[in-house]
Amino acid sequence: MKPTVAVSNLNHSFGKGKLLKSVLNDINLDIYPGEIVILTGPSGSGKTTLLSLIGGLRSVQSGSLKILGRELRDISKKQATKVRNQIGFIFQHHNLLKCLTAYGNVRMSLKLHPEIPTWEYRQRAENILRAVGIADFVDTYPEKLSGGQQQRVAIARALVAQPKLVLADEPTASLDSKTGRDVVNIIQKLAKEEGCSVMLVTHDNRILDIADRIVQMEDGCLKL
Ligand SMILES: Nc1ncnc2c1ncn2[C@@H]1O[C@H](COP(=O)(O)OP(=O)(O)OP(=O)(O)O)[C@@H](O)[C@H]1O
Repeated sequence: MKPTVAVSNLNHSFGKGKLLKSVLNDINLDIYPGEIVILTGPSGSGKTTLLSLIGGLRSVQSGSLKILGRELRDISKKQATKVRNQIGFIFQHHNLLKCLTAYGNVRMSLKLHPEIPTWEYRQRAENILRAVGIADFVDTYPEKLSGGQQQRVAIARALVAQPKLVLADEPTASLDSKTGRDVVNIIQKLAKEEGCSVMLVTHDNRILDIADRIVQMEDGCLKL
């Protein structure tokens, strides 16, 4: 089986000259289809930097990083956008568009996929919003939803196009423990059903049990 994410000898630094700061040192990590990997570690250890590199949100400086078989190093901006469109992103702050309903927000993701016919949009959106437990709020605007419901819309948006990779950065940080648990259970269930790989960054020890593998980061290095 080919890994969804293949990271080898990856290094990353910020700044230049005397201000150069090395943030990731010789990272090696493979994530396979259907696998849920949780990345933990102290604040500032480099977790978000690694996640954003894997998501094609930053340029690879040195080493190799392959997503779905595609090397991201030296990739063009256009190609990087194509790779990003195949990834489902879930952030701590859901980043929903206030001017769009739950359906409108989910539809934004579908629009990135020309292979999905527009006549399927509504049905797909309704199905995924039902799967995350908010079938009754399809036409509701975010401001009328609770924090947990908004995060469910964000999860629906990330998963509606059935991505092979989901990247989640602190998805439960702004939620109470019951809602946080519900949210990760949904991510886990849908990941297993769709066979997609999930990489989740968290400080939340209460959700570590959903992981197939827990990876620790410290001072820019993965602890084995
Ligand atoms: N754009 C940037 N420019 C300069 N330094 C940065 C930048 N982004 C992150 N850093 C630095 O890189 C290091 C790693 O940051 P990163 O956000 O990846 O850590 P983290 O493990 O995700 O932390 P947290 O758990 O607090 O989110 C930190 O020292 C941070 O200050």
